[in-house]
Amino acid sequence: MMNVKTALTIAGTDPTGGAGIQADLKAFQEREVYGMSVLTSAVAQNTLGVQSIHNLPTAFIEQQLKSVFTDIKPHAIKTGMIATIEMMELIADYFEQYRAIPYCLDPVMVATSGDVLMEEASQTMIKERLVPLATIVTPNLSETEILVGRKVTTIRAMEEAAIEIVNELGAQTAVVKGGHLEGGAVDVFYDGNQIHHLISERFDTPHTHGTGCTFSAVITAELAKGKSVLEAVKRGKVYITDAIRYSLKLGKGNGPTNHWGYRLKGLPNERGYSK
Ligand SMILES: Nc1ncnc2c1ncn2[C@@H]1O[C@H](COP(=O)(O)OP(=O)(O)O)[C@@H](O)[C@H]1O
Ligand SMILES: Cc1ncc(COP(=O)(O)OP(=O)(O)O)c(N)n1
Repeated sequence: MMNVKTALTIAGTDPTGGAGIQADLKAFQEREVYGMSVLTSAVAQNTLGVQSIHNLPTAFIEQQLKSVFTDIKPHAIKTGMIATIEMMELIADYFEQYRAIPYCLDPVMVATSGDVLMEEASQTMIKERLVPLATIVTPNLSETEILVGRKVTTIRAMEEAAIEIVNELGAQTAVVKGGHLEGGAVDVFYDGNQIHHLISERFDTPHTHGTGCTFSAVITAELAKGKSVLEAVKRGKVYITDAIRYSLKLGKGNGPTNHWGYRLKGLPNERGYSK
């Protein structure tokens, strides 16, 4: 009997391969999980930022979901860029039928470049419809601020926000990512019971395009394998740390993470991947 685990990402694209569906599929592959993808928006973007966005018709997104779910049912699902309220409603309605499948919600709202990836009205919808369905929500600091409606600039505030996302907004667990905070790279995880800090050194590199997508995709892959949410997040942190440690100086702007970085662990960085 085949024991291959499968994961589905529902997200937008990055033709330069650093973020969105492309990053998710690379991470699934590296974690030995069969990757599938449903496209929400075709995004013309690169390491310099977003040039243009083409949202797919909701009916076509629904058709893609049907193609997947009637054929290869995923063991875990991740959502990234969901640009409009209509898309969000469709996806929430769909997920309500599949509550047993672990679901990682990366509430992508604004790219690090500052480009808006979601309609403002969708921000309320994500809280009301998708967060309560999520096994884990993985916001960065600015997404966390939108979810909880206040500034989040300290570890203590990250803890309070993670607790609120679980206890009040209804997610099963949350990991608030501290990639944009000063000091070490500290993420705060809460599971309704305990707070855990995931801590790594901070790399002084501009090449961090796609870090959030990569981190949540690894979490999704590990959930597909049946790992606990905390174990999945710990593995995601190890993977993303090495993906940034050896990140790639590609393009004219902020280069992408290195998905084979974890395989170089402990080796001298003789190819000069990062910086
Ligand atoms: N310069 C860095 N050095 C080490 N880890 C980082 C760095 N920047 C981000 N991270 C880590 O990458 C992951 C993604 O975080 P973040 O950059 O906050 O997300 P996003 O890409 O969604 O803005 C987190 O685990 C965070 O701690
Ligand atoms: C299509 C698409 N989805 C998500 C993002 C955001 O990527 P993220 O990993 O949060 O990191 P940055 O690229 O913003 O640094 C994106 N750019 N495109």
